[in-house]
Amino acid sequence: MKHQTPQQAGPASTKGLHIISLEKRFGQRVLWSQLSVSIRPSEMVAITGPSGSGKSTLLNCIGLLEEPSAGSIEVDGKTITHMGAHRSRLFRRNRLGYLFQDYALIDEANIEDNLTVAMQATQRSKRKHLIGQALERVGLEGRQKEPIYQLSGGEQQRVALARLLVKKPNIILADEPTGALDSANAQMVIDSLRAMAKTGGHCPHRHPRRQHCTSLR
Ligand SMILES: Nc1ncnc2c1ncn2[C@@H]1O[C@H](COP(=O)(O)OP(=O)(O)OP(=O)(O)O)[C@@H](O)[C@H]1O
Repeated sequence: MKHQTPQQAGPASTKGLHIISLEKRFGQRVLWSQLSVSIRPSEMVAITGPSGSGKSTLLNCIGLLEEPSAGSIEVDGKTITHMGAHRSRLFRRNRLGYLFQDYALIDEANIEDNLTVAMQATQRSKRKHLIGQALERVGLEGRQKEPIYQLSGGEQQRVALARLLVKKPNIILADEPTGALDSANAQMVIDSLRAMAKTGGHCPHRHPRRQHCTSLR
């Protein structure tokens, strides 16, 4: 396994997301080991590698959806690995945003309700306006009341992007975020991720049009 660090892994006390000597095993199989990467605020980093090399698993470890076998991950100087269920849940809710292949939307609920779920920290009186703005940004203006199950795959992906726009998480994890989209919409997603990274946050994701690259194998 080889990897490049966008910025060489520095002292873990600095701002940003620091992956330090991370290892993941499934039984005897070592997926990757001694993986160290530092992502500074506003950076957007692409993780590349062959099928099965562990890209999604790495994103899951950063997203606290699974535990690494060794090593640690720090955000702004604080260790987030092995935090326990309650603190992991708070971290996921308050700091992380996901853009994953299955969109993770509530099928039976409408677009507005799906976005509202991500806005617990936003004043109620501001929610409708922010939702309108986000839907305009992703080309779904005026469609607040449509249920998710009626939308195409690409439209659902854009709702997932709008959910990030209203949540404004510190860290966005994107797993093949443009897989279901045509080239114009794929560009819109990448531009939006870039803009979000620029205005605050770190963004490790899987996409070939990258600013920086971390390669697994
Ligand atoms: N819970 C698990 N138990 C055992 N093996 C697993 C588990 N989760 C993932 N793996 C294995 O780890 C390897 C890496 O999977 P992962 O999905 O991270 O790869 P990937 O690089 O994202 O692949 P792709 O590009 O094909 O999506 C795969 O061989 C997969 O079968």
